[in-house]
Amino acid sequence: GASMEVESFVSRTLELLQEERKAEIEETRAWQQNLSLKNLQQKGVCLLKLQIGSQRTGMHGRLLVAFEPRKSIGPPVLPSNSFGPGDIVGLFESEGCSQPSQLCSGVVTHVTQVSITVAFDDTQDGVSLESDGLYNIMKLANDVTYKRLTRALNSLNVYRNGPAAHLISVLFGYTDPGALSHQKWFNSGLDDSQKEAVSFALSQKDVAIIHGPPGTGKTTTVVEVILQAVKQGQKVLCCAPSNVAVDNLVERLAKCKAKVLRLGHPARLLESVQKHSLDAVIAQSDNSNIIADVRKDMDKVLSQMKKAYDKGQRSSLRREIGELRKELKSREQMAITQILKKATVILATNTGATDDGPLKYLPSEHFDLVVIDECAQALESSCWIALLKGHKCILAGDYKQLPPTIKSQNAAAKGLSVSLMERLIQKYGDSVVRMLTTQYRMNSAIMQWASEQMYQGKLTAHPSVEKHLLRDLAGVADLEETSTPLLLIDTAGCGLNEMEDTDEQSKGNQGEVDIVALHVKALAEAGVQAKDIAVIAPYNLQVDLLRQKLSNEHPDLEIRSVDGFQGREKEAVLLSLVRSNRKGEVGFLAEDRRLNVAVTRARRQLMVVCDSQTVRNHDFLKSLIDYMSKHGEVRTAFEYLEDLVPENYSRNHKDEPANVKESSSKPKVKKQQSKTEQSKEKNVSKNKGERDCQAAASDTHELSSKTASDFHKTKAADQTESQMIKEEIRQQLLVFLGDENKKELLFPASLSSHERLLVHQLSEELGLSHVSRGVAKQRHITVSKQVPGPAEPAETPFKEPAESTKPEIRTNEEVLEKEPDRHPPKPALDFKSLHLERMRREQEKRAGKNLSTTLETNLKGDKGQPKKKSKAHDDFDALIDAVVKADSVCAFVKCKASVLTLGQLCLYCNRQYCLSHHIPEVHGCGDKAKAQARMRISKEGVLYAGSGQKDKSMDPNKKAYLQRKLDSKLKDMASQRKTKSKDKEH
Ligand SMILES: Nc1ncnc2c1ncn2[C@@H]1O[C@H](COP(=O)(O)OP(=O)(O)OP(=O)(O)O)[C@@H](O)[C@H]1O
Ligand SMILES: [Zn+2]
Ligand SMILES: [Zn+2]
Repeated sequence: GASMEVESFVSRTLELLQEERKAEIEETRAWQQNLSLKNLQQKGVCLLKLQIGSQRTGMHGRLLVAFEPRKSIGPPVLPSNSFGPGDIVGLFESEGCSQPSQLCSGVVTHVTQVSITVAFDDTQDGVSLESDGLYNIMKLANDVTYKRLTRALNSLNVYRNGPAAHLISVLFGYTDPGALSHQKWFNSGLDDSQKEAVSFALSQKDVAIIHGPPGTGKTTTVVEVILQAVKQGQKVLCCAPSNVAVDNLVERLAKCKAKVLRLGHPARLLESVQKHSLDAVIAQSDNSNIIADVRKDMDKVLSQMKKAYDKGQRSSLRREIGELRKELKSREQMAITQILKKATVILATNTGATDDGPLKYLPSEHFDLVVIDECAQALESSCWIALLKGHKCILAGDYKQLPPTIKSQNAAAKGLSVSLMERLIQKYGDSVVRMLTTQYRMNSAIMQWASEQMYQGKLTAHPSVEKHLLRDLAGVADLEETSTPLLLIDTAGCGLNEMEDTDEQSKGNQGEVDIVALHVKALAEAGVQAKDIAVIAPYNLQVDLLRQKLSNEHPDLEIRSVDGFQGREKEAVLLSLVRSNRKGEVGFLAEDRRLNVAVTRARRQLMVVCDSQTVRNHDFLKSLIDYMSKHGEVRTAFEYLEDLVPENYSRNHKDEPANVKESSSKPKVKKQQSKTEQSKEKNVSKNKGERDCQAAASDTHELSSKTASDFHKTKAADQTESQMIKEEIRQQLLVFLGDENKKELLFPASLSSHERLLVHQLSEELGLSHVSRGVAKQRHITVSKQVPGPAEPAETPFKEPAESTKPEIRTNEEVLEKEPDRHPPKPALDFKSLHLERMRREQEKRAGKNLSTTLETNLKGDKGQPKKKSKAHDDFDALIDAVVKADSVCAFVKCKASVLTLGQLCLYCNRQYCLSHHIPEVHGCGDKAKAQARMRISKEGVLYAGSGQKDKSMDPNKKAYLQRKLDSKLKDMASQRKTKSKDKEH
């Protein structure tokens, strides 16, 4: 019977729920009073200016109306929003008076990217919507859920002899959990931890918990449990907090031939789910024809009513509808009861299992087992709606992922956010839990961080996924971009700040949007399909910015908030952490479980773009950054900035020293090494530096490898060491600047990413051009002064010929280009000239690169490029011709053989050669090939014939990749040319 425990739980929870309810109402009120409709739309709680797509009659005679964005305005996509099935919404006229009144309220039944469907209740007679009107839809405070929760708690409090009596006493600690016994699997492929969980769950007398970390096959396990229970003759009620999770179970159970019935509004329109909805089952039942006829009659009367202007006529039609509805209801009720009794598994959302729904037609002892999936995402009180109907419960979920969203921080802090699953684990510990430990999703490099941080290091990757990479997907080229499971792009010090004028709840960062776009582009060019990529950001604003930038070009790319991705997976996940500010605030990100969810969506690649300086202020984020720095590939955003326009990059780094120290991405572990290990390590890294120096081209000036030392010091010493390194690099650069004979300064590949960052920053400060080249471990920076600083007058040499050939006609372009001459040199801090200078430099680089890979016949290429440079951007057609032509001719000096059909690509210099010249030793790549061969032999212990490079020239994926890359280069160049000439027009 009821007890102190139950009573105190109920009274405390009722209080907290009331507080939560107040917070919700207060928030809604505050928003509606203080925010414009537009702002409300940005918050995702309101949709403006929708038109009606279609209307029809649904279950219980409800009117179903689909609303869509106006077709006339851009792509018909709804703004990012938080509407979902079951939400109660108000409908408002969009135009007219300043205080529009609510037309009526309804329940959302379905939301897609392009439409939202709302069911209007039969009590709202006379809802007649003009098909050409514009409407606003606003979320209303939903007290249905609150009422259901309160009712369940009150029933719990007075519960005496129902089916759940024993269960209540176990779940509140009055009786110990017990065991039953079981045998043969439906799914023989279950792994050991899954089998153990199923046996355990079936053998428990009253309660079992299945803890399923990401990708461990929790649903697979739950399905097996349910099938076994059904085989034992049990009637099962199966719930989950979200419609999507319920639909997932419906699909999986139906595939196994279970007699399932779905209550409520399915979120999926898939036939496989719809046909098990009450709606559809009724339609297949004996009563269906009659019911359909009644509905048809209703639709007819409804449309007559729309045309009727006469008041009397309208009210008689309204009466007629009322009659028809009554008939419909009683016929549907009979059908429902029959159907419910026949089903062996009934599925609904937690709150959908309410007594005021169809379940009221069933006897109280009907269910034997209640299963709650995604239990850790549910309010405990919502679980009790279903739990009160069964003898035994099985709870599945992962309490290390996101808990239910709660608005009242106070209520959350006092325990409202503690799920039943968490509470029971605290109470009973391992005795009621089995954890699934084999995961079938992530490359082990992606998994390991989460495993250590969240799951006591217990997860193992199944061999089928352990090493899988993007490049293993069909049609994907084998490239650096597709061969790394972890990629960190650090924007620290690059000036890619978050937007400053936004509120706490929504943050954006344009720089990160641009970097994500570049990575999406790189993956797309490598052959990764957009549908296999997810872009995740923690803020709605950033989600919208990302969609603006990417959705047109990649309609299949999914871009969502973290919360929207729970329970999902993608081959590649690109995570933009957004926050970048001087204060080091991380805000919303600081929920460990949110980050765990985001990271564990990724199967083959996790790319994170963030400002490590800012996000490191949070321990958990820091652990991810450290882990990725240690086990993944790290790049600084500077390596992407060549392709970006740094709008807010500042050369003023007055407050820098402290910041720069923070951006060090050396893993912390190293700092704890013993003295002897430290000195050993130092020697190793020194040797490594020397090796790299030797490998680097010998005709350029080289930096001593001293800067490539490690920081093994305490924090304070760390900072001064970082300072010293910075000074050292600055000195090197200054010496180089002063030496007229040196054109390029080469930094060795042994630099850490932090040191590379410093080189980029300082070069930028000193007005030097800085480019990183090479891949993976070979990545190194070349600094050059080929381009004069912005303060110097524009070069004349390449402009003169243009003027002399057309002396009379002066184009806008020329006038513009002359501008700098007339003005006194601008100070180096001028953003506009910095920007223009960058644009110009980038174009020259492109032009130079293409020329050097094609026209330049200087044996070793790239170094002769400066002289040719910017003539090219005056004549793009010639350049494109050159690219196309040169690409079809052998790149060897003086050889004119065509390589269109029989060409071979050299992987060291990336050029096409005819069959006589394709061997690296012949055309000058011999050293690189040998070095590579040595590396491969020592790494793989395999000896390859010839120069040690497996012949990859026939890999069709790679060929396709190169073709796409060339296409997109040409497209880029063409479109740049277009925007350029457009710019010049005004
Ligand atoms: N025993 C198994 N053998 C092979 N593959 C499995 C096994 N169990 C699960 N999987 C695979 O792992 C993936 C996830 O399984 P499932 O859908 O059951 O988990 P989920 O509950 O949806 O996800 P999560 O475990 O992240 O909550 C599926 O692709 C499934 O085929
Ligand atoms: Zn070569
Ligand atoms: Zn040749």
